[in-house]
Amino acid sequence: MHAFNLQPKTLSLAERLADLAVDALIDEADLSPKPALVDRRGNGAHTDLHLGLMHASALSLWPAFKAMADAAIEFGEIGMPLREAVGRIGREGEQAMLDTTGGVNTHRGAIWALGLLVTAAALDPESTAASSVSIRAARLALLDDRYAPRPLSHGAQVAQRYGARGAREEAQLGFPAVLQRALPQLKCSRAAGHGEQNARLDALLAIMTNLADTCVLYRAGEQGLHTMQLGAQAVLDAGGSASLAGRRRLHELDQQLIALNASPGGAADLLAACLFIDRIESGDGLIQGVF
Ligand SMILES: CC(C)(COP(=O)(O)OP(=O)(O)OC[C@H]1O[C@@H](n2cnc3c(N)ncnc32)[C@H](O[C@H]2O[C@H](COP(=O)(O)OP(=O)(O)OP(=O)(O)O)[C@@H](O)[C@H]2O)[C@@H]1O)[C@@H](O)C(=O)NCCC(=O)NCCS
Ligand SMILES: Nc1ncnc2[nH]cnc12
Repeated sequence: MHAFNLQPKTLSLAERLADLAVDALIDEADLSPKPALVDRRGNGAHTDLHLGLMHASALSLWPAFKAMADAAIEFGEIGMPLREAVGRIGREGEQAMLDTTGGVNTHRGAIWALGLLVTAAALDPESTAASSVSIRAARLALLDDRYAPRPLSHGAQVAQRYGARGAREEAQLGFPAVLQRALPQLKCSRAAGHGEQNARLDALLAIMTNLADTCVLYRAGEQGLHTMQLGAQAVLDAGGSASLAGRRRLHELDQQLIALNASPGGAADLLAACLFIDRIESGDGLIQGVF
């Protein structure tokens, strides 16, 4: 008699994609030291978040990601039926997140970005190039879900005040912060032998150099956004997070953003999107699905 069943388990495509999405969220949360964000060191600029909550939130989203992938397989094409199904599942995912965190918004932007990308990957699992997946995700994001409530979210308030269109626009443009900044930086830092954790930190910084992060704008206005963008560029210019000079700049940026209460939560979500795309692009078990 065996205590454990050691037979490899065959996962469905939807289960595999949900695993990859949750892994990307957990890897993002664990990555340290991230400026002003929750990580292994502490809570950054947040009083209501901690690493355990980020992990619990990520795990609570697995059923939603799987359901989005299943919907993509069922509908089989980009159109209103799929967009509305994914919108409904996304809202249910948000509710599962809030139930898990006691009402704290841990991953709203990530549900949006990763939800669209999971759906896009499931629509055509043999076409996993970053550019192909992001174009399919953008086409979905461009469809208007008539059932979506229009709350006066932080993002909507920031759009009124500063004209920044935040997470919605980033997806509708095909995730330029990921494709044009994070993924190239991730690959460049890896190729330079900087180590995986430093390469991921550099990818996050590359996003922060340019993103109109509505989380930062809401909490710290344009001063916070400029501090984030210029500070992230300064770290990369100093040699990135693998270099001593870059680490010093990163520490300064962390202190400055915390002093301003500016948390780059949108950039963190897009790093998770980058890690997800990086994995599916490398073929990481998407088609075969046996583990
Ligand atoms: C289209 C939606 C994303 C809604 O967008 P909107 O801008 O109206 O809503 P927000 O509630 O503000 O959420 C947007 C979140 O996206 C992240 N983000 C910010 N800027 C960008 C950007 N430029 N590009 C990409 N992503 C961005 C960010 O998420 C992170 O920050 C969260 C914390 O933010 P906040 O609630 O403001 O929290 P605090 O400042 O800490 O609040 P207090 O504690 O002080 O009160 C954190 O969760 C990170 O994830 C923005 O928050 C979309 O959500 C939507 O329409 N959903 C409906 C369902 C649907 O259709 N789904 C379809 C497919 S899944
Ligand atoms: N690590 C993190 N810290 C704070 N907010 C976040 N939103 C997504 N990831 C986050």
